[in-house]
Amino acid sequence: MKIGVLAMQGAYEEHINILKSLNVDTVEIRNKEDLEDIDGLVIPGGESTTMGKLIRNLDLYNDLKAKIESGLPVWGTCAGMIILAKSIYEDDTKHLSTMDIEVRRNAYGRQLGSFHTKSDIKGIGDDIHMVFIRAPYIESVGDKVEVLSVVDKNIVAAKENNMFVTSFHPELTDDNRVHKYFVDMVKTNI
Ligand SMILES: NC(=O)CC[C@H](N)C(=O)O
Repeated sequence: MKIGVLAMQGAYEEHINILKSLNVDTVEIRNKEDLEDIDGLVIPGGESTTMGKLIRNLDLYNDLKAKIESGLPVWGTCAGMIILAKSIYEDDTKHLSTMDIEVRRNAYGRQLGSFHTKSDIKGIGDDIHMVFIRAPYIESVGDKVEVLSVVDKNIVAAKENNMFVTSFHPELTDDNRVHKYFVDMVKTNI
């Protein structure tokens, strides 16, 4: 089993380190060839506008979208969630646009928008350490989307078939339960 981590920008090394600690083979995705034999993909946090441009400029857009649409398990954290969303609140920008959610960027404010808390995620556990950094949250979800976590009335984790998203950054904590959950998602899909 091999999990690719989109490695253009943002917090990708932290994901790789946690996946390695779980004995998972990883590959840094920087071009089309890197996508060839992956069983799962992480799209990390960072800055979604920049990441979206890099995906197109490095000619990864079509292959990434096709793989996700044909069932590749994918996990988007923070900016990664924005990259997967079909709709961005009050913004016409479209990135991979595969998951039926509307997200609000910088939803907690730009300057003071970073905080952490502990809350539960359905199917994963209770008291999970959640770090939010200029994070988005999910405004609304389509019929096929399962809401997995709500913090202060805002949706911060969800799943639609092979697509899993979190507003927060589990790779910046010592709690590896969310990574284990995604690894299981990938395993059951092989
Ligand atoms: N930590 C993050 O990934 C922040 C996301 C960033 N605010 C964006 O809109 O792209």
